[in-house]
Amino acid sequence: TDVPKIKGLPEIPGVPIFGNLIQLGDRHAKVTGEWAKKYGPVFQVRMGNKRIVFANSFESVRQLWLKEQSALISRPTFHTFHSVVSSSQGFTIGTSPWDESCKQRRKAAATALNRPAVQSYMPIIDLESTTSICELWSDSEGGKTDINPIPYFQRFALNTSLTLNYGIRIDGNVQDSLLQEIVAVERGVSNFRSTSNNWQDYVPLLRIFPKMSNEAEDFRVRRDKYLTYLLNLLKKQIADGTDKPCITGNILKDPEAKFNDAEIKSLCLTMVSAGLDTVPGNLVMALAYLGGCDDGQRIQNKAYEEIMKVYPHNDAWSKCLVEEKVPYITAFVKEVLRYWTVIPICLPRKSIRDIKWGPAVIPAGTTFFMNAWAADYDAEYFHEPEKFIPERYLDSPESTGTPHYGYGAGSRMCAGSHLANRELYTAFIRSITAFTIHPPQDSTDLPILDALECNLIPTALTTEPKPFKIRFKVRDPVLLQQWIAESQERTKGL
Ligand code: HEM
Repeated sequence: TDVPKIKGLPEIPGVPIFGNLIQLGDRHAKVTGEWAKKYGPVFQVRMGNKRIVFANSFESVRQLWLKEQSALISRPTFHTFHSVVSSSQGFTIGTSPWDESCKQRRKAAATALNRPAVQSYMPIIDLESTTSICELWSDSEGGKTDINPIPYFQRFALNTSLTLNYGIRIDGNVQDSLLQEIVAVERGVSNFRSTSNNWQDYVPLLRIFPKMSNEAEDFRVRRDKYLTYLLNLLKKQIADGTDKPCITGNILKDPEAKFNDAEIKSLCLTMVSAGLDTVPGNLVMALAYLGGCDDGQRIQNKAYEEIMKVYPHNDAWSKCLVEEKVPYITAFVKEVLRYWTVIPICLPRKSIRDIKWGPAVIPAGTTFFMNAWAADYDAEYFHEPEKFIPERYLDSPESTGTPHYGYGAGSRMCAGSHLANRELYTAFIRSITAFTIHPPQDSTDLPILDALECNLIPTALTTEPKPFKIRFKVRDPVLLQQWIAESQERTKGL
């Protein structure tokens, strides 16, 4: 293995060459969560020739990812993602090992995504949530047609990111070919990034079978095409003086900017891909819960009541852009992020210094995996973790400190969490005030709600909800029409 056996740290017995890969199968979060009951929350496994330290409880993640955050600041590299998929566009920030370039890129992204910056992006969220809800309303045909909400919220997330980054949005409907191409390719690439999907990353001998590498190469070529198209379009707009303010435009126009071409591409890639699966995954599973089970009806009623308490004059639709004043919806967002932990095995880390763990010294250069799903379902920390209870974030001990590990934790925690929180909050306020959400007419369309079982590809990096349908019935068509018209008026210059 890359790192020799770590003395004093429980090790899961495995087999030669593959180590524990076969036992882990396609259910890494579930299997390691089970092992933790027998071996304790932190243990070492062998995945082919890599030794990995897994943390599985809320407290152990806090100890390692937060208390040791300066030691756990780097990311490992993997053959498929780093050598094949990323060979032409560079790595995203989330897949870059820690060095001066990564530090500068993370700093630029963090500045562009900090609280005040995100507040200035609210017009984009206004436009995109209105567009998606409007189309969803029209396609629902007055509540007669059941809807799969996934594409509407993929467009919401993608257009928000594209406008922020390039000042460009996809104008078409949810069938738009560029939208579908980006969604399909980023989804494919995300599978090559997964720590549980690519045995050739761990067992080099498997690289002699070209299938995976060919597929990865195909996605790389398709990705290059739209990234080059978007960047060139922005450059042309800058040359013509028709560009809109955006993150990459600011960098390209700044004579002091310290980024080279590869770094600019890395920033663009990060912005396009980071929110594309994660934001819709959370949004869509929350809607699935609201419409797809009895408890969802209770939560919708409660959420609507709480919104109306704060906004009795029907102005939640516009007020949610400037303030976050409905504590129940803020708590609901946190519970959604915990319950569906859409990156169940968080993005991997690599230590840059030795870390002491009980009697063990885990050497610098070791790869660490956080089982964020298991930590977020840790019964020693969360009361009834398998239940969806937004109230846990209102008035219980769970409401203080780190709420969940949906965004990871520590030095490389999600840099887009403010933006994502605002996207989720706005979309929920608007969906809940616009519609009541119901089960589908055909029970075979009912969503699967379990956080792991709902995933179409169990080995994917990010949860991809299995397709389902629910019914959206408008609460008050006149009011909704008015809100939409006001939003369209506010955002017509965008
Ligand atoms: C609900 C939506 C989102 C979820 C659940 C999510 C989750 C995550 C997670 C788990 C990580 C790894 C953190 C770690 O290693 O501790 C991460 C990293 C990152 N995320 Fe997000 N994310 C979301 C949305 C976004 C958005 C919208 C953006 C920006 C447009 C973004 C930008 C980033 C960046 C730049 C990193 C890499 C940080 C680094 O490696 O230093 N994320 N995200």
